[in-house]
Amino acid sequence: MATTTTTTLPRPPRASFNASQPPTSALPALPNSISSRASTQNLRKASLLPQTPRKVSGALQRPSTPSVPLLTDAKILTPRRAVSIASFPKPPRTGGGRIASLPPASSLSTCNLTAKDGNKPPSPSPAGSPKRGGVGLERSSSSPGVKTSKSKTISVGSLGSGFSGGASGTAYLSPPHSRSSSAQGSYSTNATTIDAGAGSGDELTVRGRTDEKSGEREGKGNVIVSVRVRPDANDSGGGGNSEWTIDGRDGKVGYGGKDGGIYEYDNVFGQNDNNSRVYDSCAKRLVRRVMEGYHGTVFAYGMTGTGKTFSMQGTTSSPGVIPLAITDIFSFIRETPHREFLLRVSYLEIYNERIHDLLATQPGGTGFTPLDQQTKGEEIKLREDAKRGVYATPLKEEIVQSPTQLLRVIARGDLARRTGSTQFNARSSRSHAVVQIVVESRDRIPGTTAGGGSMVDNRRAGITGGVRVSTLSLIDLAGSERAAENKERRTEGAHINRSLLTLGTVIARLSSVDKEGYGKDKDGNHLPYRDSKLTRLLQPALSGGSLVSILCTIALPPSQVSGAANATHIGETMNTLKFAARARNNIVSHAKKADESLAGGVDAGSRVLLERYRMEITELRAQLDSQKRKEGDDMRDREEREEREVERHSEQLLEIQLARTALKERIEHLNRLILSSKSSGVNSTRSSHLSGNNGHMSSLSIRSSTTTTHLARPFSTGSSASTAINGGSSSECADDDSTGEFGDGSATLAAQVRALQADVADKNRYIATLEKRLLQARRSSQSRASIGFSPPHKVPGIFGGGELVEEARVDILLREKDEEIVELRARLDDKERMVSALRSAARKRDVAEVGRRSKPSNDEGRRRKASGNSGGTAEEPEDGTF
Ligand SMILES: Nc1ncnc2c1ncn2[C@@H]1O[C@H](COP(=O)(O)OP(=O)(O)OP(=O)(O)O)[C@@H](O)[C@H]1O
Repeated sequence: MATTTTTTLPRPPRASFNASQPPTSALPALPNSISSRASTQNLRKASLLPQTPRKVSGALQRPSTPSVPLLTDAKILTPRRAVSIASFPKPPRTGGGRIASLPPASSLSTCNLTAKDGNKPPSPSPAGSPKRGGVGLERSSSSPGVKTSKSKTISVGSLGSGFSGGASGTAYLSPPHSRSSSAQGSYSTNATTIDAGAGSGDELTVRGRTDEKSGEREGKGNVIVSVRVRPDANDSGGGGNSEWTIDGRDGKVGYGGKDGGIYEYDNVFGQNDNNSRVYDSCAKRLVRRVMEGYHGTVFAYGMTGTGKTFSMQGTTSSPGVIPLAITDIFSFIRETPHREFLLRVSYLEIYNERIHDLLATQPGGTGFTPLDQQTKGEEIKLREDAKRGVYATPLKEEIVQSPTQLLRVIARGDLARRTGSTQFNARSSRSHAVVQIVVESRDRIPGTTAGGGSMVDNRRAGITGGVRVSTLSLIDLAGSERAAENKERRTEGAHINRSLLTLGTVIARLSSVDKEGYGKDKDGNHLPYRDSKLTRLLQPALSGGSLVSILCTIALPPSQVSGAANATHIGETMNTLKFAARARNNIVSHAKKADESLAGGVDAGSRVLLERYRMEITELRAQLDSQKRKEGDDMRDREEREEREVERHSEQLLEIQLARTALKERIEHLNRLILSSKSSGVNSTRSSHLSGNNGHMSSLSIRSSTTTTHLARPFSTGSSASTAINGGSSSECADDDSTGEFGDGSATLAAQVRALQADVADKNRYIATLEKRLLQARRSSQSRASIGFSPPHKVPGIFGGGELVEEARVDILLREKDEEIVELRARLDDKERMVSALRSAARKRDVAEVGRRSKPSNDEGRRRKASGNSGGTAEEPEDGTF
C-alpha cells in the first residue's frame, strides 16, 4: 500500500495550518488518491515529513477475486444522503430516510454479498412485525466478541434488495428493546443492535432500526456512529475488491467474504467525501449543542493508518473536525449576542497508560521531535467528583478568545504528541489524544454592558440566571495494530490495543445497563471503566451524560495484498465495523443541558471561571472608579487652591497699585511744594498744611496727571508759567522781578534764585529716580507673587510671607519718602529763609538808597566841595556789609 501520510496532520504541516484564517466557507473536495499522493511527494520533497517510506507487506496481495463494483464505486458513493446528524438531537424526520438525490436503489444490487449459508436475503417484514425491521442480522448474545449469526441473519445476496428497504421500513428487524433517551429534546440511539455472543467474538446480529410508522430510522439522536472508508492510494479508481460494498446512500457497509455481514450506520463516507462533509454530518450539530449547554464527545476509532488523524485534524486545504468545530464555536458566539462566553482548552494524551499534558510541555523546536527525544511533563491523574465527573488533574487549561488562538494552542499540543512509524503509517499517533474545550456561558443582564453586575449582585437584585458549563471533547484515538517489529512499537501497541479492547468491552456491555445503573451491567457487575485510562476518561460520555459522535475509519485491504496480511487486514476492518455497530446500538445518551450554576460567584474554588472573572472585573472597575473619584477630588482641591491664590494675587496687585498711586501722589505733592517754594517764596503755611495732611493728599492724588505736567512746566519755561499757576501771589512775583532789576543786590539775588532753581531741578531728578525705583519695586513684587503662586500647595506660606514682606517694603519705602520729604522741606525752609534774608537785605538797601536821595543839597554841596578839592572822586558806602 502506498504511503500517503502527508495529508494526515503530520505535526509540522499541521502547524502550518492557516490558523490566522480559520475556514469559514465550504471546503475544497478531498484530493483523490493521485493528487493526495502528489501532494505527499511535494511535502516530502520539502522535508516537512519524515522520509520513512512505507513498506508494503509482501503478504498483502491483491486478492484474486474478480473485480466487483466496489465500495469505491462512484455510482454508489457519490450521491450520499445529506441528512444524518443534522437532526441532532432530533426532531425526527417524517419523510423518507434518504435524500432524493441518491441513485436508484437498483444500483446497489450490483453488489452481491452472500452469507456463507447461501440463504437468500430476507423478504421485507410483514406489517405488524417488530417496530424496526431487519435484514436478518440479529442480536445473539452479549459478549465483547462479535459473531456472525449462522442463522439466516446475513442473507444479503443482494444489497439492493436488502438495504434499499430503508424507505419502506421493512428491511430490518427491530431490536428486542428500544433504548430511548430521556434527554430534553434528545433521542436514543437504538441503532444497529449488536449482541456479541459471550466469548465467541464472531457472532453478530445486527438489527435494523427502521421505524415502520414513521418510515425512518432512529439513531439521529444523541449518539451518532459513522464509518469512513479511506481511499486506497494505489487504486486507480477501477475498483478491485468485489467482497466489499460501501453504500453511502443508505449508510451501509457490507463484506461478502467469510464471516462477513452488512452493517448499518448513521453515516458512511466513501473516498469522495471530504473532511468538510464528514464534519457537517458527524459533528456540526453536536458542536452547536455543546454551545447551548450539552456535553459532547467526538472520537475517531480505527486501525492504524486508516485516517483518524486525517479526519480529526485535517490538512491546510482540508481542515478536519477540530478546526471546523473551532470555527463553528466562534460563529455561534458571534451569533449569540445575548449570552457571554468564556472558553478554556486543555489537551492531553494517554501514552502507555500514562496521561501527559500536551500544553504543559515545550516541544523541542518547531518541527517533528523524535519520540525518544520528547520530554514529557508531569503525570496526570484521573479524579472523579459528583460535579465534574471524571477529570484529569493537574491539567493546564488555557483561556482562548479567538479561533486563531485556539488553533495555535492545539497546534502546540500536536507538536508535543507522540508519534512514530508503524507498518501502516509513517507518522502514526502512538497515543490517544484528547482536546477538551470547556464552554462557560451565561445570559447577559439586560441593560448592562458585557461587564454587567456580578452574579452575586444579580442575585441580590433578584436577577436569576447563572453560568452554564459544558464540555466538548475531541478525541483522536491511537490506531489498533496487530503486529509490530519494533519493540517500542510493540509496547505501545500492547497498551493501545488493551485500552481499545477495554473500550470495546465497555461498549458491548453497555447494552445490558439500565438507565439508572450507569456503572453496572444487568448482572450487577461493574463495567470495566477503570481497566484503562481511556475508558475511565470516557466514562461520563459512555454512561449517557454526553452527546456522542463516533467516527470509525477503515481502509479496505489493498487489492495487491493477499494471504495472511490480507486476512489480518480484513479481520481488523471487521473488528472496527463491529465496534461501530455495537457502539451505535448500545450507547445510550441521557444528555441534558447543564444546569446554570448560581454558586460559582461565591465559591472561591469554583470552576466557573466566567463568573470569577466577571467578579474580578467588577472589583477592578470599582477600584478604578474610586481611584478616579479620588483623583477628581484632588484635582478639585488643587483648582480651588489655585483660584484662591489667583484671587489673593490680584488683591495684592491692587494693593501694590494703590501704594504706587499713593507714592505718586506724594511725589506730585512734593513737586507742588517745590513749585510753591520757588514761585511763591515762603509759603510754609500752605505747604505744611498739604504735607501734614495725608488724607488731603490722597484726595489730591485723584487729580489728573495733566496737573502734574503743568506743575512741572515752570521749571523749564521760566516764571511766566509760574505766575499763571500762582496767580494769587502777584505781589510776591513783583518782588522777585523788582529784585532782579536792581544793581548789585538784585544781581546777587538773581544768582541765588538760579541756584535754587537748579536745586529744584535736582529734586525733580531725584523724584524721577524715586518713581523708577517704585516701578522696579512693583515688578519684583509681581514676580515674587508669581513664584509663590505657581506651586502654592508645594511651598506653603511663601505667598502669604511674600505679601507681608511686600507690605513691609512698601511701608519702609513710604517712610523713606516721608523722611526725604521732611528733609526736602527742611532744605526748602532753609532756602526760603535765605531768600527772605536776601529780600530783607535788599529792602534795607532800598531804604538806604531812598534816604540818600532825600538829602541831595547836602550831598551835592559835599560832592561839589569834594570834587573841587579832589577832582570829583565819590566814595561808595560800604555795600553789602549787612
Ligand atoms: N480520507 C482520506 N483521504 C486522503 N488521504 C487520507 C484519508 N484518510 C487518511 N489519509 C491518509 O492516510 C494516511 C494515514 O492517515 P492517518 O495518519 O490519519 O491515520 P490514523 O488512523 O490517524 O493512523 P494512526 O492510528 O497510526 O495514527 C495519511 O497520510 C493521510 O493523509
